[in-house]
Amino acid sequence: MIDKTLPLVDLHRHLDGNVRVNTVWELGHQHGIQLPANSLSELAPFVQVQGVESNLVAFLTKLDWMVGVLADLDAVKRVAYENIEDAVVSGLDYTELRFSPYYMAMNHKLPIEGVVEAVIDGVQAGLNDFDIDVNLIGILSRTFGQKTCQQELNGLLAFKDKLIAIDLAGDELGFPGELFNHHFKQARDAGLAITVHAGEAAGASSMWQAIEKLGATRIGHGVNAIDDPKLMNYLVEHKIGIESCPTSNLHTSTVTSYDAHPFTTFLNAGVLIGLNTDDPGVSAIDIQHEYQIAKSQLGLTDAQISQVQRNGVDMAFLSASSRQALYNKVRAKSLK
Ligand SMILES: O=c1[nH]cnc2c1ncn2[C@@H]1O[C@H](CO)[C@@H](O)[C@H]1O
Ligand SMILES: [Zn+2]
Repeated sequence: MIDKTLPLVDLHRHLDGNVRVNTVWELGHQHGIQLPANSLSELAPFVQVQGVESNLVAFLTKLDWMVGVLADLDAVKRVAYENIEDAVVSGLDYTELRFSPYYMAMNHKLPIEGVVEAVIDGVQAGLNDFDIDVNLIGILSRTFGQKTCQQELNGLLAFKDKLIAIDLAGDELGFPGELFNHHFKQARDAGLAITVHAGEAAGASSMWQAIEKLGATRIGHGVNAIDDPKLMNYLVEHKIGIESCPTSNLHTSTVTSYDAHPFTTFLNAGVLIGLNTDDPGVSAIDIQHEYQIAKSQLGLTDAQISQVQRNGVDMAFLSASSRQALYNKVRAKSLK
């Protein structure tokens, strides 16, 4: 069903939302951190969604243990390395991994810049061992407010040459985008692309804000654009990429069922929409699962699946030449 002649990409994938249960367990024991469970199977429900959560903020607590065991920079490096391995195992040709260095640093008071560097090092170690193309996106975790996000941004900008974009994630309802206009001006001035989580917990107006004030050229989730025909037209006209993550949307109760997900409405309207995992570790899914869901639950045809794969490549934060190289590499591999 997945078109092997086209690249398989995942552009919306939180590195710190993809820590293996086993790794939480091992790091917890290694560092003498009191875990909430006495076995791996008892630990799983603390880091993975069981059924669905009542809202976004409830869902986000599942990531807390994943970062709660990051007791030193080696632990950060390990998690980054394992993310590369997981991406390869799930069959990805290209992925953009995003991470929030403050969120990863805060429990054990690690230096923010040190966390950014450790993520970069862990990813590089993974790239030395595995064949995949990866870029990194730095996240500002809005949930911790303006001042902390400025510190987080400073840590990220110290390594701006190793990043392709800045994102805003966390509690969209409690911390609206307008609190962060100044942060995103700095990110744009540093030459970074912008993607923003919007239209997930809040409505279409949050997406307008992200596009017009924060400078987003891609939107994470964007589900609630469906209520605003003018915005839908704008997305099509300006080729704003929608990083859709259907299972995450179900798990955060952004949609009540796969049936209720507007994915095909976006696709049929001509929106540049792609398929992504969001927090594979929390949702206990991989990209293959999302494509299966797209076919069996969202009702995409094989031609639409191919279109979605192309959309992903076309909205990736890649130069024209790297984009073409990715298409060529996968095509050549498929013909072997
Ligand atoms: O689906 C999501 N919506 C909004 N924010 C998210 C989602 N998943 C994770 N994070 C947020 O991203 C940062 C870690 O990378 C954290 O701020 C986490 O709460
Ligand atoms: Zn996300």
